[in-house]
Amino acid sequence: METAAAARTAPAVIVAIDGPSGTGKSSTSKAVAAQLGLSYLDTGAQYRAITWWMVNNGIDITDPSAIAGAADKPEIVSGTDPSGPTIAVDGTDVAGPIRTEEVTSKVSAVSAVPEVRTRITELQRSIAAGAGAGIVVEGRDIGTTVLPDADLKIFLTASPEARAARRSGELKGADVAATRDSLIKRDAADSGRKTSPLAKAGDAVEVDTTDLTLQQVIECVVTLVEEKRAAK
Ligand SMILES: Nc1ncnc2c1ncn2[C@@H]1O[C@H](COP(=O)(O)OP(=O)(O)OP(=O)(O)O)[C@@H](O)[C@H]1O
Ligand SMILES: Nc1ccn([C@@H]2O[C@H](COP(=O)(O)O)[C@@H](O)[C@H]2O)c(=O)n1
Repeated sequence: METAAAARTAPAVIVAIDGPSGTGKSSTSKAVAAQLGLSYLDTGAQYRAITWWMVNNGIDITDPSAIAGAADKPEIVSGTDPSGPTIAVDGTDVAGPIRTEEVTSKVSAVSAVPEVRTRITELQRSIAAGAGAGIVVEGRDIGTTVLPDADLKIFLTASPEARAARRSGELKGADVAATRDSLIKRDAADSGRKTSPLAKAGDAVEVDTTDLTLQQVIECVVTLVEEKRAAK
């Protein structure tokens, strides 16, 4: 763990971590940010939050024009402390409700709407610009679209089997085959949309986490960030 004084004197660094579902983006990003004294932004939580709002406000999720018309209505606020990230919509803490199966099954349809992406991308850029010591931002299009000038871009991958096993463990024994199918379906929707799809940036470092422990992935990314900082 870096000391607070060291974190204050190190140059600010912007790290983009992208990849498919369940590859370890959130766990890795939070730990790296905490270890290096950086802020942390979970952009998936923001798309989940706007989806939660649409569902709760009776917006027809199958109608992209209805989603587009409502895209600027909810106020979404993200807290970026890696030891306790927060997400609120119109002043309500939605950290729990955005993780339901209903939101998970609808988020790809909402996040594919260009007006939603424009709104959330602006929010992400303003949060990154305000992070004094630097920030780790994780999602699907951070290295390609949101922060194309990031100091370091990482693209995490893992086999569908490994990702499903990790998620099933997290969901207390959920069926691995069903979990695998739903991960693959969401990745296909996120990769196949027209606007800012899930994709590896040309200059991203790909890390296959299938046979790595979480601790090994964290160490690998910390080393890459430290190398970038040293070169600044
Ligand atoms: N290298 C690893 N080895 C074993 N388990 C891991 C590894 N990386 C992450 N995990 C576990 O896998 C699960 C999914 O990780 P995490 O939520 O960080 O993935 P994610 O890429 O952010 O997923 P999503 O995009 O769906 O939010 C968590 O339970 C996490 O602890
Ligand atoms: N940069 C991003 C991040 C996320 N999404 C969409 O949100 C969904 C949920 O993401 P999680 O990381 O919380 O699983 C994801 O499936 C995408 O539809 C996005 O589009 N861009």
